[in-house]
Order: sequence, then C-alpha cells, then structure tokens
Amino acid sequence: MIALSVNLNKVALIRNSRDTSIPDVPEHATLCIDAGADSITVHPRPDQRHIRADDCRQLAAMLTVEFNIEGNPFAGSRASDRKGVSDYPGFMELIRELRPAQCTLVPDGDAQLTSDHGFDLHAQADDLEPVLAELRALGVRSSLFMDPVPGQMAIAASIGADRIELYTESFAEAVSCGRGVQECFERFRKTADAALEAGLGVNAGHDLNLQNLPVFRKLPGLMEVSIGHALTVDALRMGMPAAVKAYREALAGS
Ligand SMILES: CC(=O)[C@@H](O)[C@H](O)COP(=O)(O)O
Ligand SMILES: NCC(=O)COP(=O)(O)O
Repeated sequence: MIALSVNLNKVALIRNSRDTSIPDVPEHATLCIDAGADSITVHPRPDQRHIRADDCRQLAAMLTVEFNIEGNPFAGSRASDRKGVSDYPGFMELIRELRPAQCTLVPDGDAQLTSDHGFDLHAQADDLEPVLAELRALGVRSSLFMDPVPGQMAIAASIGADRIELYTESFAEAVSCGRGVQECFERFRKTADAALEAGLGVNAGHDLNLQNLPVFRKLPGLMEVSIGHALTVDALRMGMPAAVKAYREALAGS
C-alpha cells in the first residue's frame, strides 16, 4: 500500500492571512488522520509564510501517525516579523528538537515561491553526507528531494540517505498538457528502478493530484506520496475528510 502523507502548508497559509488561529492546523491534522492519512507533512520555511516552528511543535506533540518535516538543512535561524509568533530556529535545530519520523531534505532557497528542483549530488554530496549522518544518529529516517535522474541514485545511497523523494512536477505538467506522459513516466520508472537497485526507498511529491495519481501510483516500489496543494484545493470543494478519502482511493486504484 502506498502511504498518503498530507501536507498542511496551505491550511497554515490561510490562517496566516489574519492574526487568528483558524483554520487550526492540529485540528486539520486530526481530520486528515481520521479520514485515513498515513502521515502528516509540513515544510517550515525561514520566512514562516505558512507552517511555523510553533505549528511543528504542536503537531509533534499530538500526531498519532508519522510526521515528515521537509526543508533546506542549511537554512539558518530568522527572527519572526509577527507579534506572538516564535522565531524560526533554523531547520536542523527544529529537527534536533522534534526528531520527526522522517525528514525530507529539499534544496529550496529562502526566497523561492515553492520547491522547483531537487539536489544535484555531484555538487552537494559532500555537504549533505554529515547531515544524513546526523539524522541517522537522531533516529530520523532521511529522504532527499531529487529530480528523476537515474544516475544520481547511487550517490544518494552512498552518502547515507534512507529514501529519495522524486520531484513530480514534470509528470504533473505532462498529464496536465496531455503531452509526453509515457515518456515522462518512463524517466521516473528508470529512476525508481535505480533507487531500488541502490537500496533506497522511493517517495514522491509536488503537484500530485486526482488526475495524475491513477498513472503515477503504478511506479514500481513507490512507498509514499506527500500531497498538499491540490488536496487542499479539492478540500475547499468537498471538505478535508472527503478529499483525503478521494486521494486514498486514487492511490489504491479503486
Ligand atoms: C518539497 C515539495 O515539493 C513540497 O513539499 C513543498 O512543501 C511545497 O512547498 P509550498 O507548500 O511552500 O509550495
Ligand atoms: N513533498 C511534496 C509535498 O509535501 C506537497 O507538495 P504539493 O502537493 O503541495 O505540491
């Protein structure tokens, strides 16, 4: 069974548009879990535009399923610009404090609108190796956010990653425009095969939705998908429990 990890970034984004506590992030985590989510994902960015360090602390204290925290391991601390909101302590400082079940390392710059590329391990392996070693020492499963490039999988394994997360925006784009879907899927399949061959687990995420999951779910060895933006948009129309159930069904092929 492919695990569904619901990303709550966009619930926090709505909340942050006012000085308020609603929509309540932990309450929506519970709604997702009760509807069948296997895991909760968040991506606390230094500007705390959506998920804040305090959200991560609240979720870590209450979750009854796996917690996956994503972010750039080299992101340092940043003072909060909002009254009553804690400073961003630095990504690895947050991981050391909370020790989530999984940590997905993403090479996002602080000013990026969203995640839009994976790591280049030819350039970044030496910097990442000690971070992966620390995650292992903390008992946190590691995952590296990667583009679908088969040749990088052996490097990911050699520096100590437990899993990779395939950056799926290119597949989502192919499905959306109706062009090159099979060729794109084949690139992901070859990358997944290379990851499995190297002993890595295979996660995936970014722009996955109810239209592209029926195909992407067939990826060999896929263990987990993390989905936030499209699922939240669907939840605006159908409600969060129904949206989670719809994504679970899409993953199950039912
Ligand atoms: C790594 C990735 O693709 C997403 O998990 C990321 O969390 C998206 O970030 P935003 O929700 O800030 O667009
Ligand atoms: N790692 C992907 C994720 O957590 C959510 O990405 P998206 O569904 O918001 O694009």
